[in-house]
Amino acid sequence: MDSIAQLLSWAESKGIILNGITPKVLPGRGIGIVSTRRIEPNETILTVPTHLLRTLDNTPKSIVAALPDATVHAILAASLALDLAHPPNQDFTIWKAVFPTQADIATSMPICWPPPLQDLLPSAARALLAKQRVKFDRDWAQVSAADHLGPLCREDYLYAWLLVNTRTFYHTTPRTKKDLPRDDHMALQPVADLFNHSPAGCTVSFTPAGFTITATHTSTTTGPDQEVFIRYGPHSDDFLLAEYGFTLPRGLNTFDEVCLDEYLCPRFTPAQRDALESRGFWGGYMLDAETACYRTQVALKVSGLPPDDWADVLEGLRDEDEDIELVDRQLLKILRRYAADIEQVKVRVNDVSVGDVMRNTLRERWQHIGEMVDNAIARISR
Ligand SMILES: C[S@@+](CC[C@H](N)C(=O)[O-])C[C@H]1O[C@@H](n2cnc3c(N)ncnc32)[C@H](O)[C@@H]1O
Repeated sequence: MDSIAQLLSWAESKGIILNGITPKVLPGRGIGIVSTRRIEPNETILTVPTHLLRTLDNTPKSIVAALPDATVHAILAASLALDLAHPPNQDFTIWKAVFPTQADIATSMPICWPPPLQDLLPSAARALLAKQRVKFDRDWAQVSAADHLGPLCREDYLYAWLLVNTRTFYHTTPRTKKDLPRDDHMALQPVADLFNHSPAGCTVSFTPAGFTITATHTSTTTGPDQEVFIRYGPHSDDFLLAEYGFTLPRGLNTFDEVCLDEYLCPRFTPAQRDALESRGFWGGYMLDAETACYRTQVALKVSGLPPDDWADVLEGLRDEDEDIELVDRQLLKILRRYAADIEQVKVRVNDVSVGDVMRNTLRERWQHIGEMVDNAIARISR
């Protein structure tokens, strides 16, 4: 029996209910879930009972005790890494057989990429990666210093840590909801962890009995063998790349946006920066497929108007429509510089000596950013 067939027969024996769906190997996307028939809106297509979740509550006490100040992410990863090294039972062996390999994870996740390629990530992805690295380093420092945990090397721990990063679901119990910070509300679960992401995907919910995945109007299928997705969240492609190691094909990510901070922030005088910061308008200047966000428009007015006038913008004393042309002129300047830089970055990405998969992922991200910027330039210049 192959690993998917084994998982299915195990799932059935444990009370997991797959309704109109089955896992399948999908080229370029690992394993995903496809329909076995037409799926209608509001159908519950998967049920996973709570006793099959891996949570803080059912992590072996010895591991939790060895990591007293660690995050749930750190603890689940330690427990997973130890089990991967020495599978404790047949249930785990069946589940682990459908995980992406260590090599798959190392290729897809930017935290594992060589630094010259990481340096060429878009600024938003680079910022997320920097935070992720801080979290991982803190977790690894605790795990590697813990007594009585068993031998673990950094590479194996990173693999388990990234499996947790990419495969956990938001989950709480009355106790964890009360006692733990939001970032610690996580659980691993078999089968559900095989759903790939789409912004229009099915919804995920849980009760004390377990998790259910329900089709929405946008995640139905018209027949068998169509991929069925869940929605991980309202994420941009930079977020998906840094946190999950993939980006969506052109035009599919309705939540995609690009960050303009690198181009806008250096334009402000210290007085403007202070004023923007004190009113909560510093940084986070985003462009999506439709428009530049409100923060960007405020910032562009501040950078382009004389002092008395920009102060009025921040006080809310200036007519919103008065500076539309100025905003467009300023934005156009920034976007043209960005577009020229993107062409250069694409050349540099081509020149880094890495495997094709990593390079293509990053090249495609820059291609999509370039298209978003070019479309905005065309829209404004019309
Ligand atoms: C929860 S797992 C989903 C199952 C996964 N494909 C597997 O083989 O185990 C999340 C991972 O799946 C991949 N993934 C999810 N959605 C994707 C998509 N729309 N396109 C490509 N890869 C995707 C990414 O590697 C991500 O880190």
